[in-house]
Amino acid sequence: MELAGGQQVDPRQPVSAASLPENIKQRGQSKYQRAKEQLAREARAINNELEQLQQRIEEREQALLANKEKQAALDDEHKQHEARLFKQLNVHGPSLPAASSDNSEYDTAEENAGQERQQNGHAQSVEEASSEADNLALPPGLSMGGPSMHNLPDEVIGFESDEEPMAASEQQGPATHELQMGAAAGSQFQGDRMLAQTAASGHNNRALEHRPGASARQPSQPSQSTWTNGNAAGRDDGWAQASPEKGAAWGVGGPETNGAQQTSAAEQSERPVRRGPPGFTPGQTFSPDQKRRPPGFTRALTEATSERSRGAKIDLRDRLNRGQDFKTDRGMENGITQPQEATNPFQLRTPQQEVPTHPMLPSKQEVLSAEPQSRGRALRPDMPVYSGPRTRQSVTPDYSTPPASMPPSAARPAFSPEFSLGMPAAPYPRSPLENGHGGGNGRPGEQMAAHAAQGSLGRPMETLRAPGQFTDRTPSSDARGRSQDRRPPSLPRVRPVSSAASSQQEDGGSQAGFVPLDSLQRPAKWADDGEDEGSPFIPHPPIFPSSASGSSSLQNGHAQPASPVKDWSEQFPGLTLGGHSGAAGGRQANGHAPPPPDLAAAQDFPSLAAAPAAARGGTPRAASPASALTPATKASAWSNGGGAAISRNLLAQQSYVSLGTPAAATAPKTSKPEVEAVELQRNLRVAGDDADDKARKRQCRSKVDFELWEKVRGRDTNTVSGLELHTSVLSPLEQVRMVETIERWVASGKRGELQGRTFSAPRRSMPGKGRITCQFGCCYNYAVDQQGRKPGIIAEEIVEAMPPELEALSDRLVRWGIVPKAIRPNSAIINVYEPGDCIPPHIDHHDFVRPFVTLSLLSEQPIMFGQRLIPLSPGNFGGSDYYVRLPQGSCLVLKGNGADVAMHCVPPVNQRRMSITLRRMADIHSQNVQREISARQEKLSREHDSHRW
Ligand SMILES: O=C(O)CCC(=O)C(=O)O
Ligand SMILES: [Fe+2]
Repeated sequence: MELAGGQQVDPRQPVSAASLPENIKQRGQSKYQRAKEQLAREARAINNELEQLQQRIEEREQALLANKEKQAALDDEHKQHEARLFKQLNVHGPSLPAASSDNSEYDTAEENAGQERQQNGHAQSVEEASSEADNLALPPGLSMGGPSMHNLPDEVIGFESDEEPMAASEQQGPATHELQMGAAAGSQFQGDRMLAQTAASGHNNRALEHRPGASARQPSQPSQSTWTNGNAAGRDDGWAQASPEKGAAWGVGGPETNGAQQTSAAEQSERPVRRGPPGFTPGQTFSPDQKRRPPGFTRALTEATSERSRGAKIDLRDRLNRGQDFKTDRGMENGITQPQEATNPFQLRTPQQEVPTHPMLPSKQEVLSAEPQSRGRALRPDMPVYSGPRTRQSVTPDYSTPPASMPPSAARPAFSPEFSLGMPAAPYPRSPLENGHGGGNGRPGEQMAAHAAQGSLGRPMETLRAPGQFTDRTPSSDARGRSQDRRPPSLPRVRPVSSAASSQQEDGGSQAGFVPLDSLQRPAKWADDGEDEGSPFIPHPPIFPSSASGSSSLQNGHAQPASPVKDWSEQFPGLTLGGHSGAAGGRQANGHAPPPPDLAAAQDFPSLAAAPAAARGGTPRAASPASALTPATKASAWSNGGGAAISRNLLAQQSYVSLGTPAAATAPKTSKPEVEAVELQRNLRVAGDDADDKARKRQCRSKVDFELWEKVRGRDTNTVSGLELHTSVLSPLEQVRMVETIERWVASGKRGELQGRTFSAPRRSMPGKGRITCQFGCCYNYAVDQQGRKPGIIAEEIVEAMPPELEALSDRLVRWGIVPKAIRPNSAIINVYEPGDCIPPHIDHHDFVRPFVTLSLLSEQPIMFGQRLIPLSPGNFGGSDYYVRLPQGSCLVLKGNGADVAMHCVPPVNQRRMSITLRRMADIHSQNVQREISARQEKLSREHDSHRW
């Protein structure tokens, strides 16, 4: 071989450098030099980059510290402000009332455990319930030593029925976090916002069904997911930092591990808890370090389960035991504990999971300054990003600052029980209108309600609605690369109400899938439930025909009603007898401010009025003359002085006894009172909010075309068929009023004034556990109780009767054709969810007939449906990615598959929420309850007679 210089070399022999020609040597050297320089440059660049990174880390850490300090300062300021306010009002601050501030009083457990505790003063420990729930975090088929879902007790699974859940449907992979929902978490001005949102929702019809896309979230984009979830609350929301060390204690290594890693009761009680944002309802605490599965666990689990359900032979335990699977992709090796990966997109938004636990995670500041990678624009950091086109003119209220006239803490307490506990009679009128003023008095409640009435408040429509949320196939969902439509292609894609839906656009209701309520076709058996014929008012018996509670304002010597509302006492003897409804109506109609909460509560529940005054701390009321009372009402007079429990119990159930009895018979059939006036009497309507009932009904929009296609016993089935969502069932003002009413009930319950098992509250808050409940009309046993009684209606247990507000609401549902007349609800459960509270997956017990309904108040939250919902960990539910969003003031009707095939659950809410579940007992149970009441009444009657003689 000849080199360039003509030199001959043998290519098989090594060439020495010295023997190379000079020019080649030089070329080689300069090439080497250039490479060396290049490398040096790169090294310098890398160093620079490193330095910059280092610097950014430091900056972030400093920003974090600064934020913390700022937060602390804000907290202080807030507290001072609050203290000033309370001082001004001369009431106790939120931390004072013992019942509310003492967390131990509200230990969390399943509802029944809570109830039992209240009843018996002792109960199964919270920790037991907790560890049971922890065990069930594994789906059926995966044995980790703990019980599988199938053999867990009902109370743990959350089934209300004894039914065996159906075969597992295909599991979904981890869902994306594209969910766009307008809910701001953990604000200092939560109350303001609650009120605003309550008020705002009324007549809006929104997209309510949501099926988030299912592509896996990139672990490397925590800020993106936080951002798009509308919940960048992070550090600025008043939550203290969580301590990360105790997290990730989930046992996945088999029976021993599972058992061993259950945190002991002692440990649990010692856990640091962090309190909510300033002003957060006392009694509500969050434990930051709930046992968590290792990050990635859920995904590994769902993937494995899914593969297995497709027939692959997979040893799930083995798969999950390979800890690597779910450790590596979450940055654990860096010591960064990220929020738990959740199948449920809402999960990331719960307070427990939002707080990054490492300074290297993006702070809220950074999230704020980040460019949202969606087409939409976040109105504020903790509001959702809307990624669709703007279809409506939007109002963009800034919730971050209260209106100038509203002190930050002023509006909130008006809705918190602790506030109403100590609130003097009339600092804040209940509504702008009820006391005869037109609002504008400067009081927050008034102002907000007045705004609400004008429709001037509310989150912009587009933040609540993403395009195509109602349809299974949308451009946006398709673009996400994973079909959301699980129907087989062969199935027809016809929407039953599409034509109605499009026509409805003309009158401003632009929400696909919504139709005016009137246009809904009812099944034939409902057809004769005409509203005229079905008008409930004539034959309606006196509600709470008891005692002097209903003497109301008239007895108090107030002037005659200023409002045009008539005194219906002639038509309704029950009202003059002191019925609850008379009291409520009187309050409004007389144009006076409402009574102080304790008296108001006494008016709500005759048992309270009947209790000895000393026990209530109130003034004794004059009993109605016994001669004027029907047999059913005598009891109230008897018990007025004695306050015997049995009397009180009896009293509250008299509405059962009196159903269809004397008052109904004597009510004149000719002079039908106006629906509106009766609703006002029963405290459902707010004085001044007197729109014609029919007009109101026309504003109600309905969606009935819910679809979720799942395999049920091998067949493609729409497991949510039968669901209906009706919006604007309660007007904004009515929502405000109803929330106040519920607050009053809850306050009474906390004071121990509601009889029997009416009220139950969790004693400590844990994710996935507990919420306050009030039961009326019948006692529903959520779980096997201490006496070993199964879930279902327990006739012998006492609860308060249906209050008139709920009676009136039930009547409205019948009148508007939302429930058939024959199924008019006669029992209710009020659920009060604090942030983080949830209701686990269940199917409502068949002691209640279908349809049954649930009305939503205070915040819009999703309810999850699926044939096979599973609790993955406390407060974390998987098995479906199908949600229906429940706007405030709306009523969800559950029947058909939607009630009986699909399970439902409300994942941990990110804002306070209340719901009213109205159900009709199956006849046999109504009869049992009636019989029980009659028996008690007879007993009382005998006792009374023996006393007299
Ligand atoms: O809070 C809700 O809307 C649902 C309540 C519920 O499912 C129930 O009470 O059975
Ligand atoms: Fe339910």
